[in-house]
Amino acid sequence: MQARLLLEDGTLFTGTSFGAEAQSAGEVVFNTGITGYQEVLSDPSYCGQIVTMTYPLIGNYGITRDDFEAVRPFIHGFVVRRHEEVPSNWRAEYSLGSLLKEYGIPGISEIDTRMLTRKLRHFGTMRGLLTTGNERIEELQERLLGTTLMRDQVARTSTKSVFSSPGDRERIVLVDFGAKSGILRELTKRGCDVVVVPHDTTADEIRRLNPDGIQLSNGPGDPKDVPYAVKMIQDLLGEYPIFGICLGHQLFALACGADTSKLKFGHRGGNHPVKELATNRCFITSQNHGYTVLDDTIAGTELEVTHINNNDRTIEGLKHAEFPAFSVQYHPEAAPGPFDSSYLFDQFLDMIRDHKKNNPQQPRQAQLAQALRGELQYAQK
Ligand SMILES: NC(=O)CC[C@H](N)C(=O)O
Repeated sequence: MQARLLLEDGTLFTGTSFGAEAQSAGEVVFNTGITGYQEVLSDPSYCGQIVTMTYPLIGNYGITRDDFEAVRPFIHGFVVRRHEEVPSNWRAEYSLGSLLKEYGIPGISEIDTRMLTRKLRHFGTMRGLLTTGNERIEELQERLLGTTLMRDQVARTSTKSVFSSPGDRERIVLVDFGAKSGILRELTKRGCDVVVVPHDTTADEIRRLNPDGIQLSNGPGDPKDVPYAVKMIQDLLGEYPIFGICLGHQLFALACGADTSKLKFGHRGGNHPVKELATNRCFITSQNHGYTVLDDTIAGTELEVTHINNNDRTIEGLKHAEFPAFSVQYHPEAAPGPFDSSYLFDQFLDMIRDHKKNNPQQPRQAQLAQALRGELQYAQK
């Protein structure tokens, strides 16, 4: 079956359908990873986007649900040069095409993904419409012009209710803005008692959970679409150690008075070089973001830049000058790697231990903990 991808600049790609029979619109972005297509298509930060992989052979190791970054994919379309329908991998449960069909996501193969990527690099990311139907081109153009980019992706991808992943070490409240499961995995691996809360949880609700530290997750869309989260961070800054990842990093920056804006075509892939300014050391990082914290808005805030991108010099890491809080634009929980930056989770836990040592439990916190225990007993009766 034929599939077509129409871009905002009028370019029309005609290829072969390998996903669902559907029509879908979204921002077209490219990812340069050679492996990791399952993690890409299940990363909630791609919610509402049509993703093209620059590596030409995709689908060859199939789909293994254990590798997913979320319970379901949120992407709006998948674009590849060549899709391999018959996977060769003992872990594969089914093919990439079957997964897309299951979730109603269209896929297009057999198009020149190099040309598509060069266009996106040159003109910046664009809206696109992917269809397997045989609509007239004028109809597709009309439809594409009428589509607006989503603004509510965080609400769509975040957990709707609180859940916990028990552990016997530090209690971390993980604020889920569309979190990749890799973050939860890294925290539980270290024995943390993780409480995952929805994106719109207030500072007071978080205090009632009596956390030792707060992890701000990655997530889709523009950080300015979630102003309530900025307010929550401002309320908790200095009270608890905070570690922000990707969208969490951007929200932390906004909370401290810096600004963000959209990049021309973003950073998406598994090999972005990032320099740690304190050591002059380079880390290879996994990335997926379209927005960035603006360098010239850091002066006058209490933020310090800790990392920069070696390709385009944009900000990749921040820390607060006074309070125990830091963030990175990239993914220390990267899967399938690189694992260069997983030490950041250990750094967060060290920060929590130091904070606890220097701030023996506040009376209010102790009271809240008692209240919480009281509530739990009440619930058990
Ligand atoms: N992976 C993320 O958290 C992405 C952050 C934000 N949605 C961006 O595109 O910049």
